[in-house]
Parts: sequence; structure tokens; C-alpha cells
Amino acid sequence: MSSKKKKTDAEAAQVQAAVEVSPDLDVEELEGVGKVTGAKLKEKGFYTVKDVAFASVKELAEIIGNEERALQIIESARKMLGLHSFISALEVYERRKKIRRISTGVRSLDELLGGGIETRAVTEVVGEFGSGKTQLCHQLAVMVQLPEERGGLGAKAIYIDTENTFRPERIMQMARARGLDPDQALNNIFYARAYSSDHQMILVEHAKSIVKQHNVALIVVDSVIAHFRSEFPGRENLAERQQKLNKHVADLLRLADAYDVAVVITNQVMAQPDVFFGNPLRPAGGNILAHGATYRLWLRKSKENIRIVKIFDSPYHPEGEVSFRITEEGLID
Ligand SMILES: Nc1ncnc2c1ncn2[C@@H]1O[C@H](COP(=O)(O)OP(=O)(O)OP(=O)(O)O)[C@@H](O)[C@H]1O
Repeated sequence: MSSKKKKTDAEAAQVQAAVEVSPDLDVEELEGVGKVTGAKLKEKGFYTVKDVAFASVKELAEIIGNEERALQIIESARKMLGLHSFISALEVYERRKKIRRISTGVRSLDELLGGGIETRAVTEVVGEFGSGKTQLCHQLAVMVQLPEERGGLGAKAIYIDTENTFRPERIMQMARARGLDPDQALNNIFYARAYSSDHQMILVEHAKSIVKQHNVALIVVDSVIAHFRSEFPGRENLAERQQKLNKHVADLLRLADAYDVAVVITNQVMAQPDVFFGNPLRPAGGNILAHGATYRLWLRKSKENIRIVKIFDSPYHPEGEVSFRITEEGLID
């Protein structure tokens, strides 16, 4: 083998190793960052390699007082995470083949989704009051626990509840209907109530350590936007709200991708003067959530207990809609 070939293989191995480095690695692990610089960075909120990799030279230079060194540190963080490297389209395909799916429990919806809710993706569930967003989240927290042959992943769920709408009794009801032990089903869900947008973001950081230690394949944030809307009201706060929300959804997406979990977020709708996809309502959070989320499911009430669900903003799925019913047993065809 020529030395050139050997070098290419070695480089490839290096890139591979870089991609597998955890983005949560302490900032002091970076080349050129000792204890003193590390402490300065942490004081300003740059705790991990990921934080530095996405920082601007300007903000880092203000902390460490040297623009050239700031650039070097950012470059080394990006290199460590493999952010500089291109991958082949074949690898993209191989990565997509590793995506796992959680059945929604509604056959027609699973078919529309190509098998169910995907891991390594953020699925946004949007809909008006009472359209069934929380019911779908509850059902997924049960479905993920089922064995693979029954549409689940034999795994646990994390549930971040921002509006106090989580109902363990409903989980028990749905678990019983799917043949699971209701107490065990509850035991397999890590629950946290988020009291503010900051708390919600901190909980996502905590969620990482749970995901690392336990067999978690689903993270629910219901509703993702409620605190952001109440804390940043009006047009004058819109930019700040969107910026913060954008970071939150980006954190969720990185978590989904890095740990092979499905993230499901719910979003409210608001009235708008013009018509959005034939609907006088549009999702709160607008395009930021649309671009941050990988897929968007829109739920609508039909008559009685019937709900219509439509997929859009998906690069992979054909647009289409199906209906399901909400019953005592949960969501069914
Ligand atoms: N045990 C049950 N049996 C039958 N239907 C139920 C049951 N529990 C809830 N539902 C149905 O689900 C609806 C509530 O749906 P859900 O709470 O998921 O709405 P949502 O979209 O999350 O609304 P919001 O935006 O207000 O949180 C109820 O109106 C009812 O129709």
C-alpha cells in the first residue's frame, strides 16, 4: 500500500473519530484551552465543545482578549466535532437507514409516516385546542415501550410538560389497552414539569444524561412554545423569542441526532389575517419551528371524536391526510 493511501485512511479514521466525539465534552478538553481560559469561558456560558464550536469569533475574543486565539479555539472545536468534513451521499443514505420508527398506534398514520415517528428527527405536532396533540404524545410514550414486533422500540420516554397537561391515569389506560402493565408503563417514563423557558432548556440539558444512562428512544416536549409565548409577548419581543426558541429546537435536534431518539414537540396555533394552507390559523413560532423541526403534523378536529392529521414541511413524505379516533383505549384508526 502506498504511503498516500495510508495517509488517506488515517485521515478518514481521524474524521470518523472526530464525528464520534461527544458535543458535551468539557470545554477544557479543547486544544489551547487550559484551566484559566476554561474558567473564563464557563463564566460566560461556554461550557462544552459544542458551545464553542457554534460561537462567533467576536464573542469569544471579548472573553479571552485575543481574536486570533479565539479563532484557533473555535476551529479546533469544529474540527473535533467533525463539522468541517463533508461526507459521501452514500453515508447519508447509510445514516438514514439507521433511523428507527415508533408506531403511533394508528395504522393509517404510520403508513403516511413511512412506519411511524422517526428517531434522529424532531416531529412537530401542531393543532388547535383539543385537537389531540397531548393525546398523541401520551400514546407515543406508551407505544415506544412496546417490543419492536408490535411497533415500539422496547424503550423508555422522557416527558417534559410545560402546561401541566400530563395525566398518568391516561397513560395507564392506554398501556392497559396495549397489553402493558400500567405501573411499569409509568415507571418507564421520566417526567418533569418545566416552569419557564429557561427551566425547559435546562431540562433538555439534563435529559442528555438520562438518555446516556437509560434506554430512552423518545423525548416529548408538550408544549414547546407556551412559556416562550407568555414570557416574550408582543411584536417588540418577537426577535428575542424566536432566537431563544430557535436555539432550543436546535438543541433538541442535535440531541435527537446524536443519541438516536425521536423528539416530539407540540405547538399551538394562532389566528392570522390571511390564510395559511387554506387555514385561517397558523402555527405559533412560525418558520423558526418549521425549519427547526424535521416534520410537521397538523391535527384538526372533525366531528365528535374524529381527528384529521396532515403531514407537511417534510422533504421525504408525500403530503396527505388521514383520520383517527380518540377513544378510551387511546388513538385508533
Ligand atoms: N379518556 C378519553 N377518552 C376519549 N377521548 C378523550 C379521552 N381523553 C381525552 N380525550 C379527547 O381528547 C381531547 C383533548 O385532546 P388534547 O388534550 O390532546 O388536545 P390538545 O391538542 O393537546 O389541546 P391543548 O392545545 O388545549 O393542549 C378531548 O377533548 C377529548 O375529545
